[in-house]
Amino acid sequence: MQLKNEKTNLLLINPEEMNQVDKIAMQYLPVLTLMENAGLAVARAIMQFYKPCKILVLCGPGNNGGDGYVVAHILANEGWPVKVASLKPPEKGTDAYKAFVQWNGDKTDFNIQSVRDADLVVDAVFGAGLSRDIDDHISSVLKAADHLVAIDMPSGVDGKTGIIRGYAPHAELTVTFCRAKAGHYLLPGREYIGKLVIANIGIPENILSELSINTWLNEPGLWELPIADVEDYKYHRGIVNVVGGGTVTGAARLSALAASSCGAGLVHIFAFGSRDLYLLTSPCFMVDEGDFTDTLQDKRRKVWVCGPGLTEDEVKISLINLIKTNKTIVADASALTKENFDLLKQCAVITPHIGEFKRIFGDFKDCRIEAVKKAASILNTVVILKGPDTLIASPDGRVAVNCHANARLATAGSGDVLTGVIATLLACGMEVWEASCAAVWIHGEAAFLHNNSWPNAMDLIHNLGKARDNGRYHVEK
Ligand SMILES: NC(=O)C1=CN([C@@H]2O[C@H](COP(=O)(O)OP(=O)(O)OC[C@H]3O[C@@H](n4cnc5c(N)ncnc54)[C@H](OP(=O)(O)O)[C@@H]3O)[C@@H](O)[C@H]2O)[C@@H](O)CC1
Ligand SMILES: Nc1ncnc2c1ncn2[C@@H]1O[C@H](COP(=O)(O)OP(=O)(O)O)[C@@H](O)[C@H]1O
Ligand SMILES: [K+]
Repeated sequence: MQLKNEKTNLLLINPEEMNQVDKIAMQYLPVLTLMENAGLAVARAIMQFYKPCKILVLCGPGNNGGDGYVVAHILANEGWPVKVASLKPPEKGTDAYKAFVQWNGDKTDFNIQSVRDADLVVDAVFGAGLSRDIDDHISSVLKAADHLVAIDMPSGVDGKTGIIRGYAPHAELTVTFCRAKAGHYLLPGREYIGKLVIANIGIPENILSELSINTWLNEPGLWELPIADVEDYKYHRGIVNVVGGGTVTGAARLSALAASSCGAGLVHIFAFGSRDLYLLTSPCFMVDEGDFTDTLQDKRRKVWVCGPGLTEDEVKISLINLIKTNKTIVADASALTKENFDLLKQCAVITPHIGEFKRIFGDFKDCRIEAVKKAASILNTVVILKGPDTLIASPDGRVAVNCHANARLATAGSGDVLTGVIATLLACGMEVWEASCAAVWIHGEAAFLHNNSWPNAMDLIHNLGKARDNGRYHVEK
């Protein structure tokens, strides 16, 4: 299958997949050519962003080091003062070795003093082949750099998980190849990357569509938002229903207000109590009370938010009945317990933060992408693991990493707002994973629209309409 270009640009590759890509690419191009292209891309980026200065290239024993020798060669040919420090020479017969023997310029020791003598350090120690924590000697040398450009990854950042293996330097610029890796965007790795340049080094694009790579950066292009159509009517735009708790009402009201502000055709709240409060919240809301099961008979009222502000009992009653009537459920907050595990299997989307995730699935080691993928597959439900780098996983294996968010979202009720956006996009007919991804992006965009202030959840809601439109115009621009 040939993917649309705008979408394949959002692919994130992990180091194992990159290995597969390399192996197939070798059928088209020798590794040494790829390495030369990689080194050229790094040298070009350095020449673009820095003035000529004293360069030290720190080279490791693998192909990342191989790229480093190429960079040294090119910059020296351009007249820059360049020294190379090898941690360990590459093994004879390897492509990195071929690059190593071509370097006949200045060599120096792999130590702190060499770093201090340089203006700019090129980190070509480890990239995709990082296999364990880096030791004290290597970390002390990297730590001495004031200005550092990383090849592929700052050494020590795990390309698959974004976890720091022992130590990693903070790069000002990272040049990676073919596509970004998940570790460039996952925290804490993202904090170490600096400016990210993704260079084309001649790997044929068809290789990417042949491999079933299924991790994506969450940006417009991954999904398409429905527009306000000439012939729209409220039922076409979609009905969002929120289960409203009888005592704690704020969370459900935020969810409903969010739906109303980002384009739902109609918003209903089923109130287990406090009906007047719900009615007073917005004249746009339809508020029902009475027999919940009767309310559920209306087939047009398909999409329901269940969890925000509900007591345990309210969750039980509503979730069971929503499932019985085959509703599309967005489950959050108090619905997210281990006890409800089997009920969650019948939901379309669940939106745990890390605490709720662990409450349902138990603790996990290292790779959050793997953990959230597994959770989605076990539940057969889209799982949105919320946080500063929210992950959105589909049971079919697709995962999106969202970086389009900032700490202005860290305000009470912000998660409730997200549920309303997801429900709105589901109600207008978007596919579940795409609706979830788009909603997470729109939620983040609402925060960016408040970049000079400190929004509370209501402020975020006011920006949702514009945020939703920005999710389209981004692509159309
Ligand atoms: N993808 C592409 O298209 C292209 C990719 N290219 C480049 O190739 C890079 C990947 O190269 P790579 O596979 O040789 O791995 P690399 O990162 O050099 O490290 C492996 C070596 O380091 C060692 N080692 C690991 N961790 C260690 C530690 N903590 N402490 C000490 N040692 C450690 C490890 O030892 P071992 O684990 O085997 O004991 C092995 O010797 C990639 O990042 C990109 O820059 C381009 O050249 C061409 C096109
Ligand atoms: N530092 C942060 N950077 C980006 N997004 C954040 C940050 N902190 C929280 N968020 C987002 O804000 C929302 C908080 O939701 P949640 O934890 O359920 O809070 P609440 O229950 O108060 O609504 C999530 O969507 C989360 O991804
Ligand atoms: K590196």
